[in-house]
Amino acid sequence: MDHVIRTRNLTKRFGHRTALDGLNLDVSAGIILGYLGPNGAGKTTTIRLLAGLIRPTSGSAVVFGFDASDQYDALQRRIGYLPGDFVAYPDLTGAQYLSYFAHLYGGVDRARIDLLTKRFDLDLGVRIGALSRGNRQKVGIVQAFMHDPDLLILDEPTTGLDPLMQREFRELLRETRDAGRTVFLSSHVLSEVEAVADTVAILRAGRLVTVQSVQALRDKARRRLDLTFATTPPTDLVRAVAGVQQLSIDGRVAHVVVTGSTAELIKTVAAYGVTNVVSHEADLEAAFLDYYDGQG
Ligand SMILES: Nc1ncnc2c1ncn2[C@@H]1O[C@H](COP(=O)(O)OP(=O)(O)OP(=O)(O)O)[C@@H](O)[C@H]1O
Repeated sequence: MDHVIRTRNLTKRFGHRTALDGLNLDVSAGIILGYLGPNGAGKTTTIRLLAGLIRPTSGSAVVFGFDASDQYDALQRRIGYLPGDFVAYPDLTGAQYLSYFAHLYGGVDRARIDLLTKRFDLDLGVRIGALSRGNRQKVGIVQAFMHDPDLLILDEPTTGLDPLMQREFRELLRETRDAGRTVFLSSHVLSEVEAVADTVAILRAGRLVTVQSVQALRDKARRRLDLTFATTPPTDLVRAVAGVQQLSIDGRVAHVVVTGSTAELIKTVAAYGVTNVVSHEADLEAAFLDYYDGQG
């Protein structure tokens, strides 16, 4: 499989502080990877290493076969980068700022800039310093996407965007992925990436905790089922089913917490006169927080 990003023992220390500790991560082409972790986990450090802005203390980050820290020129046009703290030159208008970058990229399709600015309802005639935070962020988004790069590296991209614009942005990410591009997207909130990401990588205290498809995370998540029986619920039988974590009885209703598939439970109880089944959404957030807390 083609890997757009491949890091090996990628490590970054700032003085005595280890911001990133031996990261081994492969990202294949054509996916949206959600890079998740609490504050200070090392997400921005990883992103800056991938974008070639800082050098690793040890280990390597290879992007499209090029070393990210040494072969920046070969990568510049193929990467769209949006920093977490996007600050542009305040005295330039959006148009001036973007044309400066378009020049650096060696030319950009003007129509694509127009399309993006229209889509995000952005006025490029205004001085960047006079724009609201969300509108400034939009300038950063246009800058990252305008040269149609093969890889987008986005650090908390929806910061400051209102819900409508967040939705528009997610749509843009999906289209980008569907066009075969790769997206590396950092966030500290699962719900933000869950809707778009194919895979999530979870980082904690500089270390990679897990890489999983969103589907696998969902499959492993806890689910609550309320089973109504025609007579007294067969508690021992329910308890014995694989994946059943909790059981409480309320008259003829059994409240069950299951991890993974609920198929076996349903099959088991079907023969015992179940009259109603209510399934609650998988608690993805809880599964995710387990990884955050170090219990996953
Ligand atoms: N330039 C720097 N000098 C010293 N320490 C740094 C520097 N950059 C990052 N760190 C430290 O490295 C650790 C990881 O920081 P990083 O910004 O990568 O985390 P993060 O996951 O992006 O966090 P957040 O969600 O808060 O943005 C933190 O402890 C941070 O204080």
